[in-house]
Amino acid sequence: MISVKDAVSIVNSNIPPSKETELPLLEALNFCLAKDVISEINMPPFRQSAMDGFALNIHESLVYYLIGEIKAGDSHKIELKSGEAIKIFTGAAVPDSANAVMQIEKTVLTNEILELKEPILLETNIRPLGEQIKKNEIALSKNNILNAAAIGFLAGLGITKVSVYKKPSVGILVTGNELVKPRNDLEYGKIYESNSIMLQAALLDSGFKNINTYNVDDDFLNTKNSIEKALTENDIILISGGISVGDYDFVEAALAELKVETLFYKVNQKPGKPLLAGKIEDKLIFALPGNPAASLTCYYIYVKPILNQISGISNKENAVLQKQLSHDFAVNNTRSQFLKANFIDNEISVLSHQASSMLNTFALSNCLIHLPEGNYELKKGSKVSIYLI
Ligand SMILES: Nc1nc2c(c(=O)[nH]1)N[C@H]1C(S)=C(S)[C@@H](COP(=O)(O)OP(=O)(O)OC[C@H]3O[C@@H](n4cnc5c(N)ncnc54)[C@H](O)[C@@H]3O)O[C@H]1N2
Ligand code: MOO
Repeated sequence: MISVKDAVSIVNSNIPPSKETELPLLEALNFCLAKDVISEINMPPFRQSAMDGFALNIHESLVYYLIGEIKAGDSHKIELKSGEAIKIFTGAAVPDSANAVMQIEKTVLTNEILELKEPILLETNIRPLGEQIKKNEIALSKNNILNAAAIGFLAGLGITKVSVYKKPSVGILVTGNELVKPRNDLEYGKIYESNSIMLQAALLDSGFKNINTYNVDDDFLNTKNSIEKALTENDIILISGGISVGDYDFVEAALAELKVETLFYKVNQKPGKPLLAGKIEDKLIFALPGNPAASLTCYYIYVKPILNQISGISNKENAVLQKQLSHDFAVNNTRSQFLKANFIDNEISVLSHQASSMLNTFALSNCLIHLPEGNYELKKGSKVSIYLI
């Protein structure tokens, strides 16, 4: 059995290479840029009025002569002589000969005579050409994640496609004779299958949408054939259940028969002890324990960071934080523990129902505490390592 630290570092040194792809801009939401994006235009592309008002060719007097109007989108060019003004609207192109825009509230217009209520400085209310970004500058650099603002920014530069890192496809293979699909009656001895939908939800929540699911009975050949199929159809495989030492746990043997290299099997952690990580060519396989809380914990600690890294996304948000406990807590375990907990008002509270079969308090938690194994007492205020989830 290896330590959590060693297990994480083994997985980290076996990350499959990232691949690039070009996507239409909207489809690239939440993807990570694989190349710098260069702006092909100045933004704004012309000197732009920031106010509804009057563009002026400034002279010494506060009185100007009005010669016309420019609306947003108008492309005709007008020449203003010194002392002339033109009505202008927010977003409209300011004539080259105008050197300030006075907002409408600070003027009085009588027929064609415009009087400013106060003097105005040069370039007031004019957005300079290329103020936000200039032609041929980097708009967004490689490794930035495209959020809604980034999509809007690039769209504003006329960009319709971007090079991003591919997000891996994930196969979820669920094992167990006891599992029944929702909407069916529960016979004695059966339970509703919930790991596949839970893992799909976790993947979707982390931005991984390319998911295939497979169900197998506790049968060696079935397990082997389904893993083989899942390997041809996905980049990463998550297997739920069948990885412990029971007579009907066939996952380890099936992986061995498929020549999957075992990176590690069994980790000194609770929940999730029987976790297995394997590799074949550039595909990673995680055999997650069937107990639902164990499966999800292993997803957050091992799988999600790897999926992010393959997708070019750094795991800053997955970093371990040190936070104080809001209460005393007694530790009594031979395995290091991941505990369902809540991080509220900068303090951590351990939740009840920690068993690896239970999701009821996991559903309410926003972090996992990682505690070293041993018998010891943590006092209120003690610092503990947490992973935000
Ligand atoms: N003799 C030993 N027995 C067990 C050990 C051990 O070291 N020696 N380890 C225990 C630990 S720890 C864990 S964790 C489990 C892991 O077992 P498996 O990964 O083989 O999982 P299963 O036996 O298939 O299922 C465990 C548990 O979870 C329920 N389950 C499974 N799949 C689903 C699903 N898709 N949706 C909802 N619930 C699921 C299943 O019914 C079982 O109750 O092994 C211990 N045993
Ligand atoms: O490792 Mo298991 O997840 O404790 O029940």
